[in-house]
Amino acid sequence: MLPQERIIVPLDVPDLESAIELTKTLPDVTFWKVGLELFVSAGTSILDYLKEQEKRIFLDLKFHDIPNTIEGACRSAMKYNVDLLTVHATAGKEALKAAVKAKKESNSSTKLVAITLLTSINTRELALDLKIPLELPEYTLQMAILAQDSGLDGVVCSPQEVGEIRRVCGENFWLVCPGVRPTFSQKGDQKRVMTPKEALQSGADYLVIGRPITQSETPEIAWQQICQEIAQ
Ligand SMILES: O=c1ccn([C@@H]2O[C@H](COP(=O)(O)O)[C@@H](O)[C@H]2O)c(=O)[nH]1
Repeated sequence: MLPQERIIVPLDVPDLESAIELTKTLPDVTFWKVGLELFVSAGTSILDYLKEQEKRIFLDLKFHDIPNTIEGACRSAMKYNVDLLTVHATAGKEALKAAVKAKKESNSSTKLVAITLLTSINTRELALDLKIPLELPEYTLQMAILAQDSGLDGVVCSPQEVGEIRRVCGENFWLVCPGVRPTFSQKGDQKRVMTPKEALQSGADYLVIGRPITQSETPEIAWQQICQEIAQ
């Protein structure tokens, strides 16, 4: 796989037209992420469009519900043959297993990945707001182990946790990392970040990089700069 094929760019835009325009601005992007903003607005039409363009799709709807609902939602999503699909690890073991059941029964090749802890949350918020009594790296590792024990294909985590999760969960566990910030860009609401090159060197399989590219005045140049950095 070429290094740039490890970059997933989120289509965090308000409507189908803007999404199509962005894909045309960045024709070399092979893997696009469809998240809540666009999916609520455009529905499955964006999935059909990306398939027609022979792009890979990360459907990042972050399901978090009771097992029966998660199973049905995963079954519906898998009809679109997306490459990656997210559920929250904190939905619990039964819900994660329900997602895996939906995958098996659909005979789907979609990779199911669990959110360990949103990359916008830091140590202080985990302890003081969410009242989680574990250290942040230990908590994210435990969420990854829960996902792996439940039969998921991998997790979404910050690049800062990749090394330890890789060591414990092994090579065949997909580690997908948002919270990636090239040196030229702002962190924004992301709290646990690394540069693209550091994230790959730590062992990430895929990097999700949005605003540093999509909010740039010159998205094509931002994309090329990141591709050059990780290719070196
Ligand atoms: O923990 C998570 C899970 C998902 N995301 C999503 O990734 C992108 C990141 O976009 P940037 O513009 O590069 O910050 C965004 O679509 C999030 O919904 C995440 O950031 N953290």
